[in-house]
Formats: sequence, C-alpha cells, structure tokens
Amino acid sequence: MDIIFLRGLRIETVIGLYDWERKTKQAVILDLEMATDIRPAAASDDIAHTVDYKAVSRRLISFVETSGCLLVETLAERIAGIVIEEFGVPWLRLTLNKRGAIQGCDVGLVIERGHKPGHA
Ligand SMILES: Nc1nc2c(c(=O)[nH]1)N=C([C@H](O)[C@@H](O)CO)CN2
Repeated sequence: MDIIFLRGLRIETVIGLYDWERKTKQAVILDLEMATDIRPAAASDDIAHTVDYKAVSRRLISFVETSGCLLVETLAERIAGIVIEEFGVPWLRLTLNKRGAIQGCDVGLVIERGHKPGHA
C-alpha cells in the first residue's frame, strides 16, 4: 500500500460551540494520508491514474471554508466522506488540528476511515 499525503493544509473557517466562535474564523490544520497504489500512475506517467493531491486540496479548502460546523468531529467526518466518495480513496487517516482552541497546546483529533487495501 502506498500513501499520498497532504500535511499542514491550513484553512480558515467558522467552527466551535461558543457564541464568539460563530462570529469569527479560526484556523484548522489538516494532515491527510490517503491509501493508493502509485504503480499505475508511475507506469503511465498519467495523473488520471492516481489521486490528484491538488484536486483534493482545492476541494477541501472550498468545503471547509464554508462548512460552519460546531464540532471538530463533524468536520472531520465530512472531510473523510468527501475524500473517500469523490476521490475513490479506499482508506485514509486524517488529523484535524484546531490550533488556538486551547491556549498553550494543539488540540484536535485523528480518524481513520475505510479499509486498507489488502486487509479484510
Ligand atoms: N470533543 C470536542 N470537544 C470540544 C469541541 C469539539 O469540537 N470537540 N469544541 C469546543 C469548543 O468549540 C472549543 O474549541 C473552544 O475553545 C470545546 N470542546
């Protein structure tokens, strides 16, 4: 199994439970690992045979900027659904960092969704 990754994708959006959080934008930072088999693209040298990380990043920026979720859980689950359903990714690991939510530390979550190729 091969991995195509995006690290440190920083997107400004409205997210959070509290009144003040509904009136301003905060940054979320995404690290995304997407399972793939790079060999068809390597053999053909054709972007059509792989996951286009530029297309994924553009789609996620567009979605997250206007998402408006209350919880990081909701946002992460929706991102995972987009990547799996729209880009044909069989398995992913997503780290969503809501930096700035708690002073003095990073906070967020890590989820894995789908099935790793070659595993039941
Ligand atoms: N598990 C979660 N806990 C909390 C969340 C969340 O999205 N998931 N959100 C908040 C507030 O919005 C917080 O980020 C404001 O600092 C608190 N706990």
